[in-house]
Amino acid sequence: MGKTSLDKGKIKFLLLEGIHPSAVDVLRQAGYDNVETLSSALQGDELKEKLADVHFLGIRSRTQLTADALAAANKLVAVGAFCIGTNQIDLQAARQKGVAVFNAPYSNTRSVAELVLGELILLLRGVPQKNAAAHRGGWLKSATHSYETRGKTLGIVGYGSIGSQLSVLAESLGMHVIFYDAITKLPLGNAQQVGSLKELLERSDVVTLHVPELPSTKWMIGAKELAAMKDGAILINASRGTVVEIEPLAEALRSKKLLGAAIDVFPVEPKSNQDEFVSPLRGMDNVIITPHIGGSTMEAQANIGLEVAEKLVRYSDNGTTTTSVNFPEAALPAHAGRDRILHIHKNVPGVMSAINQIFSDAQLNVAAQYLQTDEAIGYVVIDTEPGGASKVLEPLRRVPGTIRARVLF
Ligand SMILES: NC(=O)C1=CN([C@@H]2O[C@H](COP(=O)(O)OP(=O)(O)OC[C@H]3O[C@@H](n4cnc5c(N)ncnc54)[C@H](O)[C@@H]3O)[C@@H](O)[C@H]2O)C=CC1
Ligand SMILES: O=C(O)CCC(=O)C(=O)O
Repeated sequence: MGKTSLDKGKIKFLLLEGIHPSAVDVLRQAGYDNVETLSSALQGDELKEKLADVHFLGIRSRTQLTADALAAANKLVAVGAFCIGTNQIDLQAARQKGVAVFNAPYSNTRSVAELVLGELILLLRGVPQKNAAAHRGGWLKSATHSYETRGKTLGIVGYGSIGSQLSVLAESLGMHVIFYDAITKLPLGNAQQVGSLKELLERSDVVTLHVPELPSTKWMIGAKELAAMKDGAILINASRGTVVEIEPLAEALRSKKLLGAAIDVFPVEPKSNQDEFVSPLRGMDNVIITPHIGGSTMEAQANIGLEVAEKLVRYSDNGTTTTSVNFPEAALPAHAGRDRILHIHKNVPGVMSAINQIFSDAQLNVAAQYLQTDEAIGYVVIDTEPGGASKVLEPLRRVPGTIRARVLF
């Protein structure tokens, strides 16, 4: 009986952007030794060339996995986004190619919330400008525009994992928390949901943004929204660079409409630590600028490495897609003593009957079958007798509508 699955040693993993070594440890322990790691992101043709023989790809936020890049990745089985955001990946194109995408939705939540909390305390005290002046030999000892957090109103836009965790931390400082979200959310502690972004902007001393990059959040904060904020308020953005228009923000800071800002994410970010950071905010003492490090703590990165690598191993070892962000979710039992075949297809009528007919024609018993679908694709996993996969794999690949069929190791 011919062997139809790829040996683990031949399954190639490429991990970009300095993903934490905890990921490699997980992969090696699971028997995957063919792992290449790079400390930087790849772009354009360089990325496409590398992707040609890769089965599993790991990235963070810098690598743009466009439809064009995915078109060059003919062996790609799954992508691990070792972060929360997946806006850098064309999720639809990946799905249509049968490539499952996984992320780490919670591992750096606390890190972002803590950074924002620290920044709002420093900004309310005017520390960034006092610190900058002192480095130049100045001495700004003054209480003017210096405030405690206690009793101030924190406005959180996007009350998801990060926003709600920040809410709890801020209340412990005695802040009054209000939030705006696209959907109704359970308020934690004494926080209150408000009905509009405008109301939140008008009432908050500090506004902080924790929404994903979506068409509905693009340039959510521009000149009109900045004008609606309280005089002397503070803006913090550690979500995505497309949420805030930078030129109007710079103007609001220059005119002293805003007391200060902390910005971690930018519409255009340097591709590597060697590239120059260009922004109208450069040189403004009342702005804390950080290089997209909201989630960059040792704890978060180690946890993300484990979490995402484990998801990739589970998918590779037994086909489980639970928590995938673009794929039908299937939680599968072990398949010891059986051949397991994965068939990913367009969700059109007739595919399942064609698949079952192939097993019937080959006189192969189906030991177990699991099917999950979404509006675009179907994901069926079939267990059969040892050696059975080689009898049906090629006919399965010829079923009209098939995107990909393969046998697990
Ligand atoms: N700076 C950094 O290093 C990091 C940045 N992030 C960014 O933070 C974002 C938020 O992370 P989580 O809290 O984990 O996400 P989440 O998905 O748990 O929460 C997002 C919230 O935003 C709300 N939302 C979506 N569209 C909205 C709209 N148009 N108006 C108002 N609310 C809207 C959602 O309903 C949800 O409650 C991520 O998508 C990512 O882009 C995440 C981690 C690290
Ligand atoms: O650490 C990174 O590369 C990206 C962090 C981030 O923005 C995210 O998790 O969405």
